[in-house]
Amino acid sequence: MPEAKLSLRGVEKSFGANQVLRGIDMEVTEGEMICLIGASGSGKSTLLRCINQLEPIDEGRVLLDGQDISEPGLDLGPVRRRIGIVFQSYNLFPHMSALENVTLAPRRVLHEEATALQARAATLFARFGLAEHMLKYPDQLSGGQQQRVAVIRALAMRPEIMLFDEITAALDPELVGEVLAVLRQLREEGMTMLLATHEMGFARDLADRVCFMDGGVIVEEGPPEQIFSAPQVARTQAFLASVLRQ
Ligand SMILES: Nc1ncnc2c1ncn2[C@@H]1O[C@H](COP(=O)(O)OP(=O)(O)OP(=O)(O)O)[C@@H](O)[C@H]1O
Repeated sequence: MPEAKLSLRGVEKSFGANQVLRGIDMEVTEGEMICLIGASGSGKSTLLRCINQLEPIDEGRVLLDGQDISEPGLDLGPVRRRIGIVFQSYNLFPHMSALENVTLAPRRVLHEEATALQARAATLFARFGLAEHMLKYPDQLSGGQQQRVAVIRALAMRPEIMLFDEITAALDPELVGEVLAVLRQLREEGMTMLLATHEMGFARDLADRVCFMDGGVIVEEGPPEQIFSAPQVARTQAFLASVLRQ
């Protein structure tokens, strides 16, 4: 078995009296795409935020290439560069072009030389079908295009792992496909990814593994064909039925 890229060991997290994560164990291998599914409030977003240390955990450990990145007092800058995250709301700076949004952090944080950085960013825009929109401002772009720029902005930091938190949830249905296509492309390129998603078709078709969360624990975990089809997985089936009814 190859050593896990990312390991979660007994991760617990509470907000006040509300215990949101109740002992999460997970191993993520390099190049794997894992979909987290579960009802609203089951803890998917919190889990992603605990992985890249946007939230400190209360108990357990998060290991990246075997290093404990949840250790109190650790410099989190390098950790957050290695683990990118994209949220439902794209949060692009409105007064900057798409290109400027993408190059801001690498310029400031990685101190990359301007010409080389622009060229690298242009390659990213081209790779994800946005070459002709690079100089536009966010309000000149559709929601799907803005979300793809947000993904490119995260990729520009050269992360080793990408976390996606319901990144299609705010989009009009006709724009969801173009964002999912970006995820599909990243998977083909071998990016290690964890996605919280309600896109069941996408999870079924593309995930290497699906983790079904309920009440702050992973109650079912396995390849999508097992999670989505086994009639004996009653909790998952009940959840899927409720999602499909919505
Ligand atoms: N910063 C916070 N402060 C207090 N409570 C929080 C905070 N973030 C999350 N919670 C609580 O943690 C619980 C789990 O929320 P979380 O967003 O992780 O669930 P989720 O499964 O991602 O749901 P959704 O699908 O709606 O995004 C909820 O009860 C929520 O109110």
